[in-house]
Amino acid sequence: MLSLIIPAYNESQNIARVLDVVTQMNDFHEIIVVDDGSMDHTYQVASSYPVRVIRLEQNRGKGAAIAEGLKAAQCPFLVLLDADLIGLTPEHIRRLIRPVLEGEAVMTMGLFANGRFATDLAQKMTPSITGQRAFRRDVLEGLPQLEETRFGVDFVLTRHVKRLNLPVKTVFLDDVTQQIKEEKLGFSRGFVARLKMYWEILRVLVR
Ligand SMILES: O=c1ccn([C@@H]2O[C@H](COP(=O)(O)OP(=O)(O)O)[C@@H](O)[C@H]2O)c(=O)[nH]1
Ligand SMILES: O=C(O)[C@@H](COP(=O)(O)O)O[C@H]1O[C@H](CO)[C@@H](O)[C@H](O)[C@H]1O
Repeated sequence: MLSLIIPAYNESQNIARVLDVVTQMNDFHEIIVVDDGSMDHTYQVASSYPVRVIRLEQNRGKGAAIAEGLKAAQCPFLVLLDADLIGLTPEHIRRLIRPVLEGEAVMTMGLFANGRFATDLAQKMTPSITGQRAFRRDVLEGLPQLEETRFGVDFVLTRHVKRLNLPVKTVFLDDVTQQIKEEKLGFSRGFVARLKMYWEILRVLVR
């Protein structure tokens, strides 16, 4: 019933934390990691787990990575997770999935709570752009192309379902956080990457 898709770009230091958790669960028919043209060892790390790894030769952005994962996924229910989560447990993922499988919502959005101040605050300010969600595949019908959306993809997914007026549920992911750009890249490069991300989100907002 459930395909899990994990987009990953230069996550060799992080992705094992997530794959250690999800590969211990029996909930997924398939786990698909889309290596979005990483320049580090993300492909090798992901390939050491019992998952399908799709390698994109060039970095095409989170939206294109998710679009490739969606093309490959076979199930009627889908789960998206970021590759750099910290503190994730099977129970968090099951809380995300349950309302969708039970028909209470067509999509759930996982929001960090009591994780770290910075990541909690970011999601309080912009709850539409979480990378953690579960949804029914059929709600994607009529969705505009995701390929060019880069970091705008999360907002595009949320906006699409909200426009359809279908039930969406927020699920709090207690004690979960993620590795932020400034930690991955150092302060200056991380901050520049952050500004670029905001620009990519703004671009889809005005469309
Ligand atoms: O060009 C990109 C940028 C990010 N990601 C992935 O998208 C997720 C969310 O990225 P995040 O917000 O954590 O930003 P990052 O810290 O990777 O810049 C993570 O699994 C990234 O590896 C991706 O597949 N392609
Ligand atoms: O919280 C945020 O400001 C951004 C940036 O994440 P980092 O601070 O670099 O981990 O992350 C959210 O938005 C991204 C863009 O839509 C999504 O890709 C992430 O999944 C989401 O957590």
